[in-house]
Amino acid sequence: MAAIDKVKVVVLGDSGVGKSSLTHLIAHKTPINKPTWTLGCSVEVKLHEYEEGTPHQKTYFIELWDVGGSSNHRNTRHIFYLGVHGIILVHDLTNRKSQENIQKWLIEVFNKENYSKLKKNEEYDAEQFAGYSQIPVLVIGTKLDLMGESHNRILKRSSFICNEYGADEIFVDCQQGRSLAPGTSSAVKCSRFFDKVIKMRYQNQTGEKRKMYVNATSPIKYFRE
Ligand SMILES: Nc1nc2c(ncn2[C@@H]2O[C@H](COP(=O)(O)OP(=O)(O)OP(=O)(O)O)[C@@H](O)[C@H]2O)c(=O)[nH]1
Ligand SMILES: [Mg+2]
Repeated sequence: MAAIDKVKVVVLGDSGVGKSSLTHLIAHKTPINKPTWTLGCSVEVKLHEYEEGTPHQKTYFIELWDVGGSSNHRNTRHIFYLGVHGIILVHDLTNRKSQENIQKWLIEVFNKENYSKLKKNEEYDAEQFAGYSQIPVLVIGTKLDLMGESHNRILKRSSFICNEYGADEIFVDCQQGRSLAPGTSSAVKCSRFFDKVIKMRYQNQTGEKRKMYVNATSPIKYFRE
């Protein structure tokens, strides 16, 4: 039997935003009961059907590297960023700071070798990270259930990274299995993201390089209805 090819996706965001809850939901399609604070990193694996329903359909393993978000581990977690093929940036919809911080997570993973040397207000040009600029990014806002009446207003909200980097964004309640049920727009976007990660890794290694500017302090842009 042929071995199944795999890709590595890191799941990043501030501590408590719901990365472990989300990772469990993606991998097992059911909510986790009581997640505990992640120390270091925990890895879940899921099978993904690449381009399902087309003649190119093929099964791949997706490794989801759920990295603990505590700032205490900032100087040691760069080892988890080696050989990354895709990035999921997670923020908590009830915590605006966590959304602003997803830029810092992206800079950290792109600049894994010398993150500790980065200056606070420095502007970064993705051409410095030419190889990394081809890594697909998906942004996920969690705790949709806690949004209350502002729920409708966030539907058109889009983070800075999405606008600048062309990343897709979805909003989920990680405590509900139906949040990522097959056929929902969130599940479709997730599946498209995994397809893109696989495509970049195995089929499109000479693709066009995109330019990206990320400023660690630039404001998040909001689009409201
Ligand atoms: N209501 C609600 N609670 C959530 C949701 N997602 C996560 N939580 C809760 O938020 C808390 C933190 O979730 P975790 O998944 O452990 O967060 P984490 O990002 O993995 O945190 P670290 O491991 O410390 O980096 C837990 O009590 C979860 O049950 C959600 O969509 N809705
Ligand atoms: Mg965790």
